[in-house]
Amino acid sequence: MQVKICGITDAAAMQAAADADFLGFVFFPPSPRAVTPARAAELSASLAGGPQRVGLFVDATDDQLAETLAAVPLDVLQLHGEETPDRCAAVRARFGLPVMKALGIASAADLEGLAAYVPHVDRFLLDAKAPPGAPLPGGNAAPFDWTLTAGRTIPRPWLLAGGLTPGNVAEAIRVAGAPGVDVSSGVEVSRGVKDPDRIAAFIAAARGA
Ligand SMILES: O=C(O)c1ccccc1NCC(=O)[C@H](O)[C@H](O)COP(=O)(O)O
Repeated sequence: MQVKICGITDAAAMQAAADADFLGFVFFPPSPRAVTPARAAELSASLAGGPQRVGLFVDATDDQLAETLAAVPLDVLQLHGEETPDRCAAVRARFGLPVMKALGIASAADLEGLAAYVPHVDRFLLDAKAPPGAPLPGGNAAPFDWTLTAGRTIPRPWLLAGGLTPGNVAEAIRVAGAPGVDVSSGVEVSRGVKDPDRIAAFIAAARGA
């Protein structure tokens, strides 16, 4: 079971998430979880081995990606905007890093849309679609219907995301058949502020599922 804790902004959260497989840094300035590349580098400096560092971008330009990577070493690029399969291919080729494509899922038809991405991405993050009027494309504490992925073969490694908490993650894994999970809001005390105890509880609940 792979676990990603997304939207890390402080050292206490970094420490609590040290047992996770992936840590996400949000490089999208409108987010309350956004960090500068310099801040992500500072936080990352305390990581010796351990989780892979994921940079989350929303329709980023090559310049933004290059400037970020010049400041902070990242292991995975999470593309969480409207990036097309061709754009994913171009990012992967130019920057030489694994690409995790986030896609909003609300129906079986949305899952059919994964096929076009398969040759160009290394992993999927299946999230809820942003609710109408939401200011962010992700990190909205919104779940999708977990039965949509039940019994389906998703043609790449994938993480289930959207509205997960320490209390519901085991059930979500069971229903969705997910090999990994991602969380942001569900381990926060207030929007953008992570709670180390909830991070630890989430990792334990996911691993125990
Ligand atoms: O978390 C953000 O602020 C964010 C901003 C813009 C695009 C994506 C964002 N988060 C994406 C994630 O990876 C979240 O962990 C995922 O959407 C689940 O979020 P939540 O429902 O809050 O656990």
